[in-house]
Amino acid sequence: MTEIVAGATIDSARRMLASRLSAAGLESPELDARLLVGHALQLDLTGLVMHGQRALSAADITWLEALMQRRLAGEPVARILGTKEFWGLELQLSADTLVPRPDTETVVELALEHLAAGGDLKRPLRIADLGTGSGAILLALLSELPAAYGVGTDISHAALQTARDNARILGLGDRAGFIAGSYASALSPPFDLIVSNPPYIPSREIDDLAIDVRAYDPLRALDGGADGLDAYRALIPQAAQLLQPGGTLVVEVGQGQSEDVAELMRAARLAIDSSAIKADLAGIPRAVRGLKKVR
Ligand SMILES: C[S@@+](CC[C@H](N)C(=O)[O-])C[C@H]1O[C@@H](n2cnc3c(N)ncnc32)[C@H](O)[C@@H]1O
Repeated sequence: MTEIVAGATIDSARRMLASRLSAAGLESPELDARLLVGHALQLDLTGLVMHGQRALSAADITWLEALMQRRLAGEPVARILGTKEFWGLELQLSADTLVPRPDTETVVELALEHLAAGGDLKRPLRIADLGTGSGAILLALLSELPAAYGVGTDISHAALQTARDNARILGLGDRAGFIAGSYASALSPPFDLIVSNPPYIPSREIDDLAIDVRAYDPLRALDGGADGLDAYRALIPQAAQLLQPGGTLVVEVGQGQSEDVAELMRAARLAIDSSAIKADLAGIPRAVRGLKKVR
């Protein structure tokens, strides 16, 4: 396989890396190559375009080849970079946080649609994010809701530290708190909005996941127990207690889980209305919303 040769320019190195990634069957070779070259040379997209004809130094080439070997071994680009963009926010990652997925933006959208319909976007809302990981969902919501306050929970202290760092770096630290505990067990009512993307992969399917998930995302962010629904059974009744009347719970679900999760919400006396289930960009039902009725 062609290695980057001495005298290669930024443009030619990008093309070479993309063709190697493509030959290895990776999904988005051009994007990956751009991100890896940009990371190695500390250049954003504009910088890469402006300096495309710059020759790489021997040190650049050694560094790029090392990053390339990690990618070819299955390590996700986000893990190599240590960051991932979510809802337009750049989030720091650690070994203890899931890499936030674009599908999870469906949860943010479904929550914001509900708040917008009620004219609540500017209200001083109280939000909780159960299993916050990098803080992705909570921080995305706080970035859209200027008067809201939020708390993220997780059982991983290391993930909570990353979420705290992200809140501070994004200038949202004054409106975000992070608490260790199992889902909502450490929280006190009332909340206007509770969100969660809990672990939902059935245990027996973990070994069959793609290597970039199985080997790099933390197991406790993935494993949802025998049928994948353990976390929902725990957190939905908790959330139903903590929401104030008129409040909303929005959760992410795995493929094929939306009806089961809607049923768990109904059992906790949360209402499922006609727009309660929202599909992701691939058309898969991805987020489910339950409303606490006003008595
Ligand atoms: C699928 S990840 C989601 C992370 C983040 N919310 C996101 O969407 O990128 C699930 C998160 O739940 C956390 N978790 C697992 N079990 C938990 C529990 N019993 N209580 C609170 N958090 C838990 C994991 O540590 C992980 O951070």
